[in-house]
This record gives sequence, C-alpha cells and structure tokens, in this order.
Amino acid sequence: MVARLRRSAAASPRVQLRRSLFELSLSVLMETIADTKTTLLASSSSADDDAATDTDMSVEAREFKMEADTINKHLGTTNLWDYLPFLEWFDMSGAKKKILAAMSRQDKFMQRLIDSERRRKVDHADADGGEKKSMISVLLSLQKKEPEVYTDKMIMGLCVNLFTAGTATSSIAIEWAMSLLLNHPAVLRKARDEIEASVGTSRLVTAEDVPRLTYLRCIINETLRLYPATPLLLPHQSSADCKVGGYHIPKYTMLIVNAYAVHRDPSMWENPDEFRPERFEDSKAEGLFMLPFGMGRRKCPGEAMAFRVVGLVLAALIQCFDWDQVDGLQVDMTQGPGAAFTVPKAVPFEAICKPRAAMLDVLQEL
Ligand code: HEM
Repeated sequence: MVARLRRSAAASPRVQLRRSLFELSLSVLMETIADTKTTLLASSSSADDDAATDTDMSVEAREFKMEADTINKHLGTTNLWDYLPFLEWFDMSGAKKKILAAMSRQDKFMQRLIDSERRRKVDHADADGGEKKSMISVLLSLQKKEPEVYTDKMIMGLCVNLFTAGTATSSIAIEWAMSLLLNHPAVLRKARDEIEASVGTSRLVTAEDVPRLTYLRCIINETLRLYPATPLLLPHQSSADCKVGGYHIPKYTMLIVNAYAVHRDPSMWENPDEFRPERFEDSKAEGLFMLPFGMGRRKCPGEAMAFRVVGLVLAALIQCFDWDQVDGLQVDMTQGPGAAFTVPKAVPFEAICKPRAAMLDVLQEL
C-alpha cells in the first residue's frame, strides 16, 4: 500500500489524500472482513469525482464504494418524513427508493464475497488451518454449527454494517489528523521521534507496534476531540418516557447528542480549541468527558479497530514520508457540509509529500 503512495508521490509530490484515505481504510477493513487483497492508495485525483474509476482500487472495492456513496448521500439528509411520518409512504424525493436500490446492490456484492469465501474454504478443506482467517470464514464455520443463527443474510448484514460504519469514519479521522499534524510541525516531529525510537527505520511499522505508540494515541484522541468524525453521534430514540437533564422526553423522541460541543466545553477543557495531544499524556484527561465513539450499550463496537486502523495508517505515513504544507500555507481546517453522519473537511487535505531517505530501502522492498 505504501509502495503505491511512494510511486505516486515521486511522480507528483503534491498529493490530495481524501479518497485515497477512504480507500485505504476500506482496504484494511476488507482484508480483515473478507480476506480480499485489495491494495490501493494515493490517487491524486479530485475528491469530488465520485466515479472512482481512475484509482488502484480493486473492482470489488470500487463497486462497494459507489454504493456506499449513494447511501451516505441520502442517509444523512433531513427528510420531511422525519417530522410528518406518513409522508414516508409517498417518498416524494425518491430518496428511499434510491437507498433501497443501493442496499440491494450492496447485498448482492456481499453475497458474492460470501460465496467466494465458501468456495475457497471447500478448495482448501485439506489445508492444515495455519492460514490467516477472515471474518467471513469464521462466520461460515459457525454457520456449520448453528445454521439457523448464522444465516447468509445475517453474515451479509454484519459485514455491510462494519464496512459502512468503519470506512468513512476512519478515513475522515486520518484526514483531520494529518491536517492537524501539518499545521503543528512540533507535534509531527514528536510523533516521528516516538516511531523512530520504538520501530526504527529498518522496517515498516506494523499493527503490533501501534499499542506501544502512546503519543500517537494521544494525537488520535486529540483529533477525535476537536473533530469527532460523527460530531452528533447517531440519532437515538427514547423507548419510554424519560428525563434527561431535567427535561421530560416523551417516548419515541429522536435524541441527538452534540459530542462536538461537549468536546469543546471550556468548563471541562483548558483552551478547548487548541490542538494539544499532551493533554492526554499520563492519563491526564481521565475523567474528562470524551465520547467520539458514543457511550453505553450502543457505543461503537469498532473503537479498538478504529485505533488500530487509524494508528497504523498515520504511523506509516509519518514513518515513511516527509510532509510539508503546500506553498507554506496553513492547511484549511473548515468543516464541510457532511455526508450521512460524518463531517469531513470542506477542503480535501492536500500536502507535499516525499519518501524519506532513511526509509527508501524499506519502501523499495514493499
Ligand atoms: C474513527 C473511527 C470511528 C468513529 C469516530 C466511530 C464512531 C461511532 C459512533 C459515534 C457510533 C454511534 C454510537 C452511538 O449510537 O451513540 C458508532 C457506531 C458504530 N460503529 Fe463506529 N466509529 C469508528 C470506526 C468504526 C469501525 C472501524 C467499525 C467496525 C469495523 C465501526 C462499527 C460501528 C458499528 C457497527 C456501529 C453501530 C453500533 C450500534 O448501533 O449498536 N466503527 N461509531
């Protein structure tokens, strides 16, 4: 993956990473869930180009992204039927029809992944079991024991959920983190020093290294505090009459938590608008209110994986490349209009990037 970034970077040192980061998050998740070897990264094309045809993405990844884009576009839009539920029957904007059609195409895509994994399992029935297992293959093994629970439909739903919930969120977090790092070179240097001390330059950082990179974790925390990927979390609905902060909430009310405001509450955080990863060092922020992944029973189940994916991508980008602002200008930190429940940057992250001399040997071996 990094090798591809190196090649594009050499050809065109000014790179725009929004779509590439989405693709990278998708590829890491795909490898985990479906064991498809989707290697992709670093097209320098416009993020507004939805066609996704001019990248290194595999056909499967491209197809999935196209459907995800369609769903995301409509999912976060306010519909009149949120206020007048009977209007949902008429679907005047056609949004529901488009979402259902895209979901049905996604289901077919997932069914194909499951079928190909099933075939692979049959073909390798004699293997000694030492190979890396994908999530689908584990679920298919469970299906043999409990077919009524682990139906294809259930496996499909689970995988689509993880893909959709885990890709845009992770790539947006990486994009914000890189933008913050470019605007705070001292923090970037400190992160690089940590990676250098812990991993060195003779090999590429791995997922196993990430838990040891404690300062990098502080950077991810501070990024998610300032720019939570889903600033309003997901809408919840009260299942019974209740009281929240003294207010009476009737049953079936849509409840939205403003994590963005909580994270920048000056009564809790010192200089809340400043990017200071150090505030998370040595458990200093313990007890302070952070909820980029939500809270309680419906909290994001992908939190650990998100730290792993975001941490690994950031660590590799920091370890392998020298980064500079374009024309010495601060990276624009304006928040965009958002897609579904996520809020990306208004202006895609753009930077000057070149392979580090100390990492050339490692990069060439990839
Ligand atoms: C930086 C990355 C991520 C962020 C900021 C994030 C944030 C969130 C938030 C705020 C929620 C809603 C919690 C609530 O309802 O209050 C959520 C739900 C969810 N997330 Fe994540 N997430 C991230 C990555 C991931 C990943 C990598 C996966 C899995 C591969 C994942 C899977 C899910 C799922 C399945 C739900 C729905 C849980 C439910 O409704 O019970 N997320 N996430």
